[in-house]
Amino acid sequence: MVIKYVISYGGPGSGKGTQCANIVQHFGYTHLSAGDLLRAEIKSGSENGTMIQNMIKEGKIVPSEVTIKLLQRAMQEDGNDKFLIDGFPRNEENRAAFEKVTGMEPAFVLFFDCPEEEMEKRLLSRNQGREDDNIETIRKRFKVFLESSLPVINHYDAKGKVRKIDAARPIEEVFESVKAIFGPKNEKS
Ligand SMILES: Nc1ncnc2c1ncn2[C@@H]1O[C@H](COP(=O)(O)OP(=O)(O)OP(=O)(O)O)[C@@H](O)[C@H]1O
Ligand SMILES: Nc1ccn([C@H]2C[C@H](O)[C@@H](COP(=O)(O)O)O2)c(=O)n1
Ligand SMILES: [Mg+2]
Repeated sequence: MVIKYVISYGGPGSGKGTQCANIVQHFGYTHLSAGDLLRAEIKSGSENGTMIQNMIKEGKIVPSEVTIKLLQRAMQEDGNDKFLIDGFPRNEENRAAFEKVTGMEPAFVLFFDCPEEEMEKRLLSRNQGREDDNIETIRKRFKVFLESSLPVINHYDAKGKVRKIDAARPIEEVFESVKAIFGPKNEKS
């Protein structure tokens, strides 16, 4: 089976997860959020749980080998051939390690571009009980995004793979732009 994946990218609170839920409904992809997989690993009581929890609280990036194993396991267990990988790779090391281990590159990268003030407002009113949705950790996450995650976008941009979307608009308008990128022929019948 030939596996295809698309990356959903953007700063914390840019709306990646929200748009991924719509994409799953419309286009039949399996959504894999690296953050959700890491949070599930904490809850499962695994030996890495405490380390992951501490790193997330500090807004830091968990070592590649941990996140890649979780993504690979989720892909194998799912059996779909189309994946929407959300919030990964978070830095160049994540990216290089994933491509080396899997031998795969994304079909394209959706980049939800949103100003920090808007992302901060969204995160502070998200109310999902996330330990990292407090102003101190949010500021650290923004810094990590600028310093470590934007270079990943530059890498894929140089390969012509980035599809930039203005994510500061209402959810439905953002999704119209997403649909235009996937195209009508990829819609579920
Ligand atoms: N276009 C939008 N306009 C207003 N609010 C939005 C929009 N998109 C998402 N939201 C809201 O903003 C919050 C953050 O959205 P979401 O969880 O999708 O972001 P994310 O990019 O996945 O964030 P994180 O990186 O922290 O996981 C949620 O409460 C969501 O309902
Ligand atoms: N590739 C990744 C993805 C996420 N994390 C950690 C660090 C993030 O702040 C946290 C939450 O992720 P989100 O749900 O906001 O996408 O999870 C990581 O270390 N590596
Ligand atoms: Mg998310």
